[in-house]
Amino acid sequence: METVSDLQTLRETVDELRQSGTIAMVPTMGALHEGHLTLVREAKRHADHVVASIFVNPTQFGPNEDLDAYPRQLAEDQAKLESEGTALLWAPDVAAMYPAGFATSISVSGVSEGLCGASRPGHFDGVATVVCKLFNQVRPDVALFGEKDWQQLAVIRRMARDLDLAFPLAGNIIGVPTVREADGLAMSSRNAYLSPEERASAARLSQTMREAIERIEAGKDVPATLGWLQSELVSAGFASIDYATLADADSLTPLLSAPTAPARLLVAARIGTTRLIDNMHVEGEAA
Ligand SMILES: Nc1ncnc2c1ncn2[C@@H]1O[C@H](COP(=O)(O)OP(=O)(O)OP(=O)(O)O)[C@@H](O)[C@H]1O
Ligand SMILES: CC(C)(CO)[C@@H](O)C(=O)[O-]
Ligand code: BAL
Repeated sequence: METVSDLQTLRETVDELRQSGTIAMVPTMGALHEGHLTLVREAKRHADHVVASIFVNPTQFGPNEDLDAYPRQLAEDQAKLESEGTALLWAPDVAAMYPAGFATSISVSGVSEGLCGASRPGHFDGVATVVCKLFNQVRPDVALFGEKDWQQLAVIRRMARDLDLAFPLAGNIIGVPTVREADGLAMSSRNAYLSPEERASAARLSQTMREAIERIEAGKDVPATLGWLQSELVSAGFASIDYATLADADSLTPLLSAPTAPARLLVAARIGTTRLIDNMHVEGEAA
């Protein structure tokens, strides 16, 4: 596997790869875990070559967020990608991605506005802009993203449709189900921030979400169930809840009563100083 960090070499190497088949892209911020490697394995099922990227994108972090603390472990990540058969790693530095004078931003309205968009102002502008650049740099046939970041996936799909981003293959932005630890915690690079005590409490996030979904699917009042979920999380040791929302799975419009179409329960909560997110499918009642 080759690692490249300048755009000219990237273009030349991708052009060579393209001569022998299709390309699937897996964008990441590194500190790779089994969730990322599942995206790579899935990518291989959709194209001949996998191009991964590692770029800790400063423009999607707020001023008081964890940009400096975010784990960076390029050598370990390279070994993991290589052992999964990745063809090429694109690992630009900040100056290569945002040369002096960079002045453009993509803002997706609607789906990016609530949930993480409300608690992390500007976050999805940063994500949309860098993902659009990554797509233009690599020009993949398909790209894969994790459902763990459900809202991010919705924002990227909206952007790709609205800007006519060209992908030759059908179903070209592929969502991959969340990979979890044995106790249900969604894998995330940020789990590395958790102390042993926090890690033990963090398991309650997905467990309590499952219990809340059972209640909603059994017909319990939605706002009361979301209130119950929040108080369970606080009792489990979560310091604050950014949101606990039942929403339409596609539009992400909040729902205050039992869904009639597939819905999503989405939660963002802080344990100590670490912000965790998770989301799960909620069955819609036949209307
Ligand atoms: N547990 C997971 N299961 C499936 N996909 C995942 C999982 N965790 C991350 N991904 C996906 O991997 C891609 C890269 O994500 P990223 O590098 O930000 O990792 P992360 O673990 O989500 O980190 P963070 O702690 O910043 O949320 C994204 O498409 C993301 O949705
Ligand atoms: C999609 C992404 C690589 C853009 O920086 C990032 O938000 C991530 O890792 O989920
Ligand atoms: N996995 C989403 C990237 C972020 O939290 O910034």
